[in-house]
Amino acid sequence: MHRKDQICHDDYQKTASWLLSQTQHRPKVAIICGSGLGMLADALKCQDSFPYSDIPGFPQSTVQGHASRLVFGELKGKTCVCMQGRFHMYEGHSLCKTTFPVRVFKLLGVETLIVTNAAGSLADSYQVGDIMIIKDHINFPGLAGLNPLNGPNDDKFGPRFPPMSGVYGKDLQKIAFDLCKSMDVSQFVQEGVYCMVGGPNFETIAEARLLHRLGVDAVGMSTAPEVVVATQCGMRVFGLSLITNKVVKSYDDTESVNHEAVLEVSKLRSQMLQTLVSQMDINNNAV
Ligand SMILES: O=P(O)(O)O[C@@H]1C[C@H](O)[C@@H](CO)O1
Ligand code: HPA
Repeated sequence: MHRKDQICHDDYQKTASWLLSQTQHRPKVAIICGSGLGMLADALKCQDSFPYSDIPGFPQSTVQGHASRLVFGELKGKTCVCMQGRFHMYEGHSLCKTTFPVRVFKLLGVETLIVTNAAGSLADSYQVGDIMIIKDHINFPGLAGLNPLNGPNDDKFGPRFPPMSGVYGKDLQKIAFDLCKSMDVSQFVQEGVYCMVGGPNFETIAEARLLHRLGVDAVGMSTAPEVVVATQCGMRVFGLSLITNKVVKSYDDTESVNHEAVLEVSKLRSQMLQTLVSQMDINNNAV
């Protein structure tokens, strides 16, 4: 018996089968574009693209800076599918809905998920415009019981209790670091812990201080649920945060953050991110 908001295997399969009937591309890599980072999809060659509103069963994105298109294409010899726009819990979607595409990607044959996001930095050494290679995450909603894996487990997608240690593959992180060196952009590249909060409000100063004490390097409102679902079904995961603002941690600081500023920084840095993602040799497994 399924709850009303529950999604069953057939629902994912229907969407996957529809997509497979509409495109010749058979992607092995999926990319989720964060706020203002949709132009990552522009690097794909031989594109087939579908507005989310045309895809049976697909949720709709309501956030400015998320174009709501699924783009298939070739990237450096790899077949990819790219989400120009993701779904956030704060939009009112259930977590099953926010992560719906990830399971559809699994059914399409995707093996590697690349997640990107815009995030605010807590780490003192980070600068606006830096790119953080995600080495781990803290899933605050997950710790509080808001988890996309809640409900009856579908064993076809993976185990009831999936381990989450080492989810961000070290091999892919090393490939990215080496690439940044060769692109001569290492000075903008950090490695750190991403924390998901529920949003949609930005953090209070007390919350920012708490996150800082916990060892969070960057905070955002997405990504962790997608990574949990991808990991459960056996995908390799690589994640990048673009630091769009410094989170205010001092009562003397008069600065404050807003979504427009986040999108502005995303625009400035999206080219570097696009080059990094498009040049990554995902198939190189050497550590
Ligand atoms: O989709 P992401 O995580 O990149 O979006 C971030 C978090 C909020 O949705 C928004 C705040 O500006 O950007
Ligand atoms: N906090 C939470 N989410 C964000 C931020 C932030 O400062 N910047 C971009 N997304």
